Amino acid sequence: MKLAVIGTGYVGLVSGVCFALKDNKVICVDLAEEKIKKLKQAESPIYEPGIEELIEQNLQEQRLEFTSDLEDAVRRSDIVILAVGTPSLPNGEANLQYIEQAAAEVGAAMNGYKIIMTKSTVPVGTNEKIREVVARHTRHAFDIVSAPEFLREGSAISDTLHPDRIIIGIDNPALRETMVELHQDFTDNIYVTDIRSAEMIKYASNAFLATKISFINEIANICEKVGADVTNVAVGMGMDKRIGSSFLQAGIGYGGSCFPKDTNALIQIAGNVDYEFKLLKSVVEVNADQRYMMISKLRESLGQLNGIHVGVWGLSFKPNTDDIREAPSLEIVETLVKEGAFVKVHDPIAMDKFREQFNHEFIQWCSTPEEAALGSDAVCLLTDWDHYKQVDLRMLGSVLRKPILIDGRNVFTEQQIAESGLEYYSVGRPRMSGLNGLSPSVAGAV
Ligand SMILES: NC(=O)C1=CN([C@@H]2O[C@H](COP(=O)(O)OP(=O)(O)OC[C@H]3O[C@@H](n4cnc5c(N)ncnc54)[C@H](O)[C@@H]3O)[C@@H](O)[C@H]2O)C=CC1
Ligand SMILES: O=C(O)[C@H]1O[C@H](OP(=O)(O)OP(=O)(O)OC[C@H]2O[C@@H](n3ccc(=O)[nH]c3=O)[C@H](O)[C@@H]2O)[C@H](O)[C@@H](O)[C@@H]1O
Repeated sequence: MKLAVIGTGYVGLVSGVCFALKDNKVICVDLAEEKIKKLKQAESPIYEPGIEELIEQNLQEQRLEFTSDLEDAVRRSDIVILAVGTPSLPNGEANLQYIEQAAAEVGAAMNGYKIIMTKSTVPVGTNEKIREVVARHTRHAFDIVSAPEFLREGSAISDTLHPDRIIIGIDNPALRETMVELHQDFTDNIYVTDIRSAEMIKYASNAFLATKISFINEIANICEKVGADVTNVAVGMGMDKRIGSSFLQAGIGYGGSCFPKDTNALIQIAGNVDYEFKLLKSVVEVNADQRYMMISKLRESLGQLNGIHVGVWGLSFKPNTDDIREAPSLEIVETLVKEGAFVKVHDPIAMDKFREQFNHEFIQWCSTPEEAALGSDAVCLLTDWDHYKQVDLRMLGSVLRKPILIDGRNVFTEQQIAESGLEYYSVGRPRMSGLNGLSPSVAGAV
């Protein structure tokens, strides 16, 4: 099939590349000329493992094009995919300015019947607005489809090629066959429903996953007070198939461009129809508090923050991405420097993006985790990159001024800590100290 993808960000680029791999002719469009220039050279403007190889392969096999000429791309396509951003407005509602603008441009460019498929995350009822906007700009016939995206950054390609399910919202039954044909190369698990339900499935799914994270974080906070270990609790809970083991990793809370934005948008969607989504409001509140746990643990271990030196490991909101949108690191590093701490940061990929958004004379940019630790009073791990799991903790103790490791993602094992000589603070696990020795863990399936 011939596809135009409007918006070549995390979603548009990955979708475009994966549709091209499945033998569709894809034209990816973006108004950012510098992105298009890079992409034409098979250079990705985002860090996503494996993406550049696939762009190159698709370009060579002439299934994929990049352009900033939206009109030409729309005219040469049968299906137009909207994948532009829907960021938060100050009140939490989704900002629909970009999607409405894109819809208007698509309408004005149309030269015949098109299917317009929305992949951006949009509040319930938005596809009806998109229909109105397109209709105002064209006299040609068209159909609207809601096809929300569920990929995760860092594993976006495999999530797209092997999704758990694909959701398609339509109001014209005649579209079912084309939509199934387009998507069945990825999975047979395709659920076709009405447009409003498809739009709601996206928000409900993200809100549910965010709820699981805030739930386990609250359990972690209680575990600390009652002497249980949240990592063991999560394993035991996850063995129940009704609960499932994913998204039960306690830590400093969720970040990223989606959970924070989409939970707030759903609260607003509910509020607009006079429904107070109390549970989701608490999920957001718990998440906001959770990142400050890092600061309280530093205070607990060092007394005061003014004048201390802190090594920070990890800036991106999760591993395997350069994305720092709503990353806990932003608030944590900013609080540290405001309190007068000197911060030595390291991230394998996201340092440039972080520096563009937040820079300060008290921040030192380090090229290795060891450099960030050297001479620091404590190290705080904020992102669970594999790089940090591989650091020799015995060496860490020898380069730190005080042997304190605060692990915001619970990545280290009891064994590693026992051998490390470090004073170890984590999220929802008993305080451990390699100096005093540990009693051996009894946890494990029989
Ligand atoms: N990032 C993620 O992991 C996921 C994002 N989503 C949703 O997908 C949507 C897109 O998200 P991202 O890809 O992260 O956004 P992004 O900000 O990375 O990319 C959006 C792109 O659209 C371009 N754009 C904006 N208006 C345009 C126009 N009129 N014509 C051409 N290009 C235009 C921008 O220049 C930008 O490159 C959002 O609604 C988001 O909630 C859904 C699932 C996963
Ligand atoms: O709508 C979106 O944009 C996407 O949002 C999330 O994907 P993403 O934000 O890329 O990454 P996740 O792996 O979900 O992680 C989100 C945040 O939750 C945190 N997290 C995740 C899992 C967990 O158990 N604990 C936890 O704290 C991560 O550290 C990260 O900060 C969803 O998982 C995707 O299905 C969805 O498409």
